[in-house]
Amino acid sequence: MTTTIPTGDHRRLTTPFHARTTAAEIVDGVDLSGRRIVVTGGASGIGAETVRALAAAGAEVTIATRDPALAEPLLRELAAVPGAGAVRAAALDLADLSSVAAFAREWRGPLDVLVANAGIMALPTRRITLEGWELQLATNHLGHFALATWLHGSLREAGSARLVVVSSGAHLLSPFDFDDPQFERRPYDPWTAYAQSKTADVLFAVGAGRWASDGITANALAPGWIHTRLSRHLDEETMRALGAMDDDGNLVEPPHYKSPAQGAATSVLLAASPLVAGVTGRYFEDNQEAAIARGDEEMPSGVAAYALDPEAGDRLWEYATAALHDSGAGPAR
Ligand SMILES: NC(=O)c1ccc[n+]([C@@H]2O[C@H](COP(=O)([O-])OP(=O)(O)OC[C@H]3O[C@@H](n4cnc5c(N)ncnc54)[C@H](O)[C@@H]3O)[C@@H](O)[C@H]2O)c1
Repeated sequence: MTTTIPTGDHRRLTTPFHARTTAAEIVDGVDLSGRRIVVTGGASGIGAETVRALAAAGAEVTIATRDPALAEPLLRELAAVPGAGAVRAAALDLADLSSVAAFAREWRGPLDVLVANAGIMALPTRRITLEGWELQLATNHLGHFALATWLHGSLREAGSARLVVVSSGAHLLSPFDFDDPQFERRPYDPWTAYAQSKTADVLFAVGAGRWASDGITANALAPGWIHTRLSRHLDEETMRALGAMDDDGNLVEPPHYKSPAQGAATSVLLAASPLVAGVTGRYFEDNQEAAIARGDEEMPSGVAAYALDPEAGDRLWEYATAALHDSGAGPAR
């Protein structure tokens, strides 16, 4: 049975894992053969580590990536892993709805897990898609919303599918601004745009509670801090302020940073662990369900109550549905 949990006023779900558990350790002993999984942005960073662990446990994985050629080394690597499931790459540009529609149109049969992992962070200037959507919101949320919506039939067909949404602790920096989500009236701010899109990621998992009757569960997560290409838009001053770069411009790893394999663990937990079967509408970090953020921690952690608000989840769902409708795009099967 699945349940939607409103604002964290339930007993938090705990697991035997810890912040440094790797993605492979999460699925140690779990047989995923026969499971069909899509990982967006699966050719690099946290996504690639998510693919490695899920495929090694036997799952059939599709790496959804803008440039499938970039996934070639990972495909070759996994083809040589004994017992790994079949892995392929398919083109998907989340900021281009015709590409999302084509991906959904070409998908055949059930889909057991969709890991909405791809993302961009802190674009210095406001950029928009063909639909006029601000690029971080388009990539991090609206593109994934379109993908999940257009694959809903395949998720339902799987019987007990999981939607896993990779959010960020940065969601604590901003609620979703329903009055001006596209920064048309307020000044554009790179971090506010990122934070809002990551709040949208959590609200997406909350709003997806409506799919529980189809056996579909949805949860969001923060992977932690990991050196990846995500920080490519940050200048050196910001990197130094984050403690992630020394005075000579070399990357450094502060103690709270994780390896990519550790960063992918919570995605893999939510995608594949039997420990979270039937759990929906919640937010995890460090392989545990997060507490509501108090806001006075030195290192921000936990989940904002506004991100778990079921009314906001419904409102965002309506907003995204209308945005998609107005775009006129769709897979036209
Ligand atoms: N690295 C961190 O410290 C950190 C912290 C919190 C959250 N996250 C989240 O983790 C997720 C993965 O990021 P990462 O750190 O592995 O960075 P990354 O840059 O290595 O991976 C992001 C992936 O998304 C893909 N992508 C970007 N735009 C796309 C588009 N329009 N269509 C399809 N794919 C697109 C990129 O090609 C890349 O493969 C992101 O959602 C990010 O917000 C990362």
